[in-house]
Amino acid sequence: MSSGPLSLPPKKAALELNAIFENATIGILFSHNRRLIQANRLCAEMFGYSLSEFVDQPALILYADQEAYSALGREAGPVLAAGHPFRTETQLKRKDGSLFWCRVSAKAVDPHHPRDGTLWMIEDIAEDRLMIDALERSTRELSAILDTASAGIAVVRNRIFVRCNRRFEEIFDLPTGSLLGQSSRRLFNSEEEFQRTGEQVYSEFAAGRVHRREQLFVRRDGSQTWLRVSGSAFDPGNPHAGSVWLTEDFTATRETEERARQAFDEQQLIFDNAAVGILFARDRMVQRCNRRLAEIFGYQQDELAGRSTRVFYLNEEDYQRNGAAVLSVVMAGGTYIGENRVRHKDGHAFWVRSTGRRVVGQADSIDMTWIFEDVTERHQAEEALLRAHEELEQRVVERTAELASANTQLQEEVFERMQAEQRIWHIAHHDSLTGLPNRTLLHDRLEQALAQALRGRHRVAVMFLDLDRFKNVNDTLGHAIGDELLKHVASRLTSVVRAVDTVSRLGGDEFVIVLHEVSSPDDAVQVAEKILGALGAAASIDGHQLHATPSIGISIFPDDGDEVFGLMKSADTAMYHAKAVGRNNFQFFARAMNEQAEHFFTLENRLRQAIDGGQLLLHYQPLIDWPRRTVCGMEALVRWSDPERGLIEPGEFIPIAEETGLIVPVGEWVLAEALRQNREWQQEGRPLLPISVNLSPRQFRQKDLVETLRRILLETGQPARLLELEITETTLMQDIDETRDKLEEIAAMGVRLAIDDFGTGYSSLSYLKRFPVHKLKVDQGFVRDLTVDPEDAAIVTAIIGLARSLGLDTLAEGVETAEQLDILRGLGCEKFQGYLFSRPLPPTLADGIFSPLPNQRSQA
Ligand SMILES: Nc1nc2c(ncn2[C@@H]2O[C@@H]3COP(=O)(O)O[C@H]4[C@@H](O)[C@H](n5cnc6c(=O)[nH]c(N)nc65)O[C@@H]4COP(=O)(O)O[C@H]3[C@H]2O)c(=O)[nH]1
Repeated sequence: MSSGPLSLPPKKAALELNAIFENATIGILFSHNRRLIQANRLCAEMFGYSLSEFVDQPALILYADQEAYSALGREAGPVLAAGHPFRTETQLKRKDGSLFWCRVSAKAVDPHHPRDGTLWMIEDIAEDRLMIDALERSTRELSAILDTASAGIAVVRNRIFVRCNRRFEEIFDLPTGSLLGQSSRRLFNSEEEFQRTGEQVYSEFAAGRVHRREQLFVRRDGSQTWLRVSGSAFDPGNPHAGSVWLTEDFTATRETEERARQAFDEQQLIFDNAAVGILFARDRMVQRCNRRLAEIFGYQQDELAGRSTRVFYLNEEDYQRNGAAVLSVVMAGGTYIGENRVRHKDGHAFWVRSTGRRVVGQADSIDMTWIFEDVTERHQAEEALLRAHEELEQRVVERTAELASANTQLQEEVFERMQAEQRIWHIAHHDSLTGLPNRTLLHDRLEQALAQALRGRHRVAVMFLDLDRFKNVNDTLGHAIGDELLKHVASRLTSVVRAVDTVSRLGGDEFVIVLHEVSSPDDAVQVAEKILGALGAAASIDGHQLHATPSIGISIFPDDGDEVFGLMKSADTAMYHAKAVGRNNFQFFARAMNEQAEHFFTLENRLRQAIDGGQLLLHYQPLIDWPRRTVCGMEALVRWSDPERGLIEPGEFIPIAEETGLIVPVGEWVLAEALRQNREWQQEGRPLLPISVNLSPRQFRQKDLVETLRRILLETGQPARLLELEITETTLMQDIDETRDKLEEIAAMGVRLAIDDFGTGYSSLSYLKRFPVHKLKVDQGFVRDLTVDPEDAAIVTAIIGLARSLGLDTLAEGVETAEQLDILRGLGCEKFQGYLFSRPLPPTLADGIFSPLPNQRSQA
């Protein structure tokens, strides 16, 4: 500030100016050259100086420090230099060093020469400043409150927003400042709501009350938001003048509450409608329970609250024991789960499954939640199941026992069956009479023996053995004796061979012995001799001394055959040869024998053809009644007129026919032919003569023999009395009872019966007596040697005596000479047959048959 001379106005003006200067309410200061040149008193006092002290001081004293002084200078300098007034509010320093706020306004005295001095107006605004600061602070604080408040705050005047914090705008999703000057209507859902709310609010404000409500407001995007608002008027007397509003968005809270409420409702629903019983108990007192629980125990739902859980127990002991059990679990933090028998209100016991857990709440009490399920049905089912299981177990035990016994039985049956099978096998493979292997087993054994022999390069011997005249034993002494004899033979045979050899019986009196592993035919010779020796001695059976001498045929493997059938056939052939050469001996198979057998076979075949081809014919031999010198009958004798060989005698083919069964058709043909021929002769006027026909053993055994006879008699129209059947003695002695029945039937028809070849067999007198026979034909064997063998004469005498005593005819066969005739006549025989009278003649020589006697008579 400059203290240089001023260009003073006129005096009055100067006085006025001075008066203004001195009385001005603001400090006025003139500075020049950084010094305070002049100031009014107020200005000096403002700074705590007297005017005198103040003037002429460096301007620096007014500033807090050099820096503040320089800063103001830098700020004001250019402004003043530009001739503009400079204004600021700044802090200046009092004499005591304290700073105070001043409003400063400065101007260069001469804008063209700023350095000439500057006029300063200084106003102490310390108090204003304090107030402003307080106001600003308060405003800042309010703003801070508004900015940090979690609630939305707004000031409304005449329902127009004059202020709001950010939160308020955020609640409505509005941009900053967008609400100011806007009507609060935009936040309401409708005009009607806006109006109604306004009325309510203003009436409350007028009553001096704070307005509070919860309401759905509209956000910027149109969505709704639940707000809890509270508002109060600045001046209840003039509510429109302004009011402040606090807004809290409690949509989330409301939703949470809503959810909680819903959850609670749901829980309540569950609680009420649960299929299980739910109970809340405190210190074993029912606090609350659902309907199902009451139902389970038979109570009304409201009956149980406040009652002791003791009501659920059957007795005090259960109550105490269960209580202790539950306590020990839940106090350790566990969940009690149990199934107990409990008491229904009506007193009956039933089963519940209970799950209890402690609710940790009040420390001084035990709060429990319980869930109960009625498991009676399950228990009953389990008990029933248990019972069923026990029953099943029992049944299993019983059944097991049954099965065990059935198993034992089965095993026994299996064992028995095996035994039976073994027995059956044994029966099937053994001869029931002797116990020896039969044909089947023999076959097997022989096959084995051949296989071994082939491997071991040694021989096998097959011995075919037939007992000589065994038939006679059977026929005369009966089957029982015959059987015993066969057993005896079997045991003898077995005793002479090695254990490895096989002795078998084929049937009848046929045995086959297989000698395994023989080194030469000599071995077989030794065995054969042993057999002959063993069977040579008489066997004593049932008081009879019987001889069972064998005829043995032997074949050797591989010499006489390389397989079972061939070897057996060879041995069989050899056996026939042994028989043929005189019995009680053994013969090895020779090729010649085979040829003989083949001849036999061929003969059989040709015989078949002969029957069909009409090659059979009959010759007739007259039977002579010597005392009457007449022909008393004739015997039909079959012949075979073979185109190749000529006439074949029956001795050659009848045995084959007998053996093969061809004798049946042959015999039938003979019968029919003989009767037919006799009828023809009768028709020719020849004398009525009975005709004799031979009946072979096999023919006699034919079941339909009687019917056949009857039929043929009928067919030929011949009376039965003109037929005489010749049956050999041995045939008659087989199956005595059957034979007698048959003979009686035949005799009853009127047919005569003659016993042929009488004396060769073992006829029992007692049987003879019982048979309805008419004639005994003395075998020609006795007649033949009659002249030389006195024994034969004795036999013939005995036969004639026997026949006479039985009232039977006798006829001697084979009478060839007059000498024989004389002797026989001398012995009392009256009827004869033989070449002496006539040979058997063909029917064409009928005269010779019917009239043989004249020639003989002359000889006699
Ligand atoms: N040496 C000798 N022989 C005499 C004499 N007179 C008769 N003959 C023979 O003696 C046999 C008597 O018959 P056979 O004893 O029943 O013995 C018969 C009989 O057993 C059997 N035969 C004959 N024809 C038949 C028949 O049609 N059926 C049956 N089943 N067997 C018959 O054949 C056997 C033999 O018959 P043929 O050869 O016809 O032999 C006959 C006969 O020709 C004689 O003075 N001297």
